[in-house]
Amino acid sequence: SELSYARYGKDNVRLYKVHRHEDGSQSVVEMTVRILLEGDIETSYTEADNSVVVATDTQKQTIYILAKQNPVTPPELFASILGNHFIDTYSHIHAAHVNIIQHKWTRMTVDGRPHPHSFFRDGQEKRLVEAITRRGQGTSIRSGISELLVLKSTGSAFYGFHRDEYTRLPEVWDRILSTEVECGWHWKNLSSIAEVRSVVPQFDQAWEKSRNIILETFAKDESASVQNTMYKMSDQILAAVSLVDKVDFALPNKHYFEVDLSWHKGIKNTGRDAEVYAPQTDPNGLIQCTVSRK
Ligand SMILES: O=c1[nH]c(=O)c2nn[nH]c2[nH]1
Repeated sequence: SELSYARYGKDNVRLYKVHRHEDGSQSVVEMTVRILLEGDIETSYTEADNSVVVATDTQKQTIYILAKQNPVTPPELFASILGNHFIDTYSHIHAAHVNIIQHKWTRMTVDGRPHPHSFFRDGQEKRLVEAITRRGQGTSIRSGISELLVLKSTGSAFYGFHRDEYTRLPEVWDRILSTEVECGWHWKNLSSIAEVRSVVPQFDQAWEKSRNIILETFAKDESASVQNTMYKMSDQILAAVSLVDKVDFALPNKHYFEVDLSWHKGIKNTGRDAEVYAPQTDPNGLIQCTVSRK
């Protein structure tokens, strides 16, 4: 036998950091971090040679130390700081894969004003970062959004699709559209931590612009299909963020089925008369794309 793939580290490292501001208000960040390392680590698998193992606990301790010593936002910066630390500290480690999931803590509005230190979890939406730092090659970053659940009650159609003897789905000109957005935008390779730092102002801007483009396009587009709407989102994100070279989407089509009630006293609840629907947990459509800059 031979080892064809080896990557190890600590997953699900939960991290919270508070910032205490001059004016007495406080800000909080909560994230879940995954580190996976690659390098000259084969002998730890093949020969029980633990001398090459930077223990996963060491990796966890390192996350907390670097979180104390450095900013943890934007998450793209913190992921790059972590990745570069492992490359710079351990000569036998050649690549560090750092994934960060940032959770939502939205500041409460109390008595009409932002509360100085109280927050709530307004949804399961996550902000994502996947950063790969390779020795001598800089850092490749995919930023993203996941679990952003959206629904529109009209403004979506699906007709003109291929029909044959296997096709039962009726064409529809007015349907509910719901999906849980998983989207990523890939930054051009950043050659050093210095270049990452020079891009720092653009990470939050890109997240804000991408999120707004997704929500506004979802709402405004007279959608002919999930495929076409997600392409329009991707095209706009590429136009809005110059340092991004490709955008990917994976959108489940979360179906809502009409409930035919005509058996009960002839109730009309289909087509234009449909008001009561049965939301479907599964199966769901799944539409994926990657759109690249020409
Ligand atoms: O937007 C849609 N795209 C599809 O590919 C599809 N297939 N069934 N319904 C669908 N809706």
